Amino acid sequence: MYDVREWKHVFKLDPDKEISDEHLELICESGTDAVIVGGSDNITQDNVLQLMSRIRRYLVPCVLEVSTIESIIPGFDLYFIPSVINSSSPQWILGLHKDAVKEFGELMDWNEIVVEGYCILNEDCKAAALTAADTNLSYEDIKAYATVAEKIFQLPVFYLEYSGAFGDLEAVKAAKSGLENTALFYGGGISTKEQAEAAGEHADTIVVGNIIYTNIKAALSTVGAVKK
Ligand SMILES: CC(C)=CCC/C(C)=C/CC/C(C)=C/CC/C(C)=C/CC/C(C)=C/CC/C(C)=C/CC/C(C)=C/COP(=O)(O)OP(=O)(O)O
Ligand SMILES: O=P(O)(O)OC[C@@H](O)CO
Ligand SMILES: [Mg+2]
Repeated sequence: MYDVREWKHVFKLDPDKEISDEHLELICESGTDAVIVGGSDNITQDNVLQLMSRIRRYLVPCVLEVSTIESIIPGFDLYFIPSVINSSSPQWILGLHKDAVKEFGELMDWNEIVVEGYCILNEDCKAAALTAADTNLSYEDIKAYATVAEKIFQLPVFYLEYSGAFGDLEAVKAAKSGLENTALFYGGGISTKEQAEAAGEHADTIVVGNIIYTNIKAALSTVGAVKK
């Protein structure tokens, strides 16, 4: 079984975006700890299956980050389930999860499920708008949310999400200071090895997404920045 707390670097591939076989091979053979399949727009069973079967040519662990019930398919090593703990609507904290368990409860292998306590901080990103996230948080709030995720809800992952923009490193530090055992994931706007290194100083795992599609060389340089 995989221990996500050992992961320092992951790439996130979006099933709604095109990637050539050549670039996909570079990503999967880069030395990253895992490849996550996930996104927020037009995620369908078809495009998830297509991407999963292409990634499956390689040995890298392959994870589905579930964003809609309709796009869940079998065949991944792990399933990451976001719960947006700073959402102002219970639907995104546990409502859709209840619906999914009603539908898939019998089929679920709980050993494959990893719940991520998402704290979305970039007010301009799609996920913040979708989930009505309260992004106006002080460092004390962020630290407290991290501790709630670990000590009250006992979540294995606390995910500081700045999707699309490089975030505030003081916020990453604040989150880390509220955690003992839960892994801190940081994702958002990492597009250079320096940013990867800086985020990786405080986060246990960095997540690199969009830059894969605009500058593959820069994307690949983030792996060595945190895996030495
Ligand atoms: C048959 C079989 C294999 C069964 C498996 C069983 C299984 C895995 C069951 C699932 C159980 C379960 C509890 C599912 C949860 C269902 C669900 C829909 C939960 C809600 C998830 C959620 C809170 C979504 C909100 C959006 C969000 C936080 C998405 C995370 C990813 C994200 C932020 C991506 C960024 O997207 P991107 O497109 O890159 O955005 P940018 O434009 O900003 O770049
Ligand atoms: O796409 P970027 O901005 O790299 O963010 C990565 C990830 O946190 C998105 O969910
Ligand atoms: Mg993206």
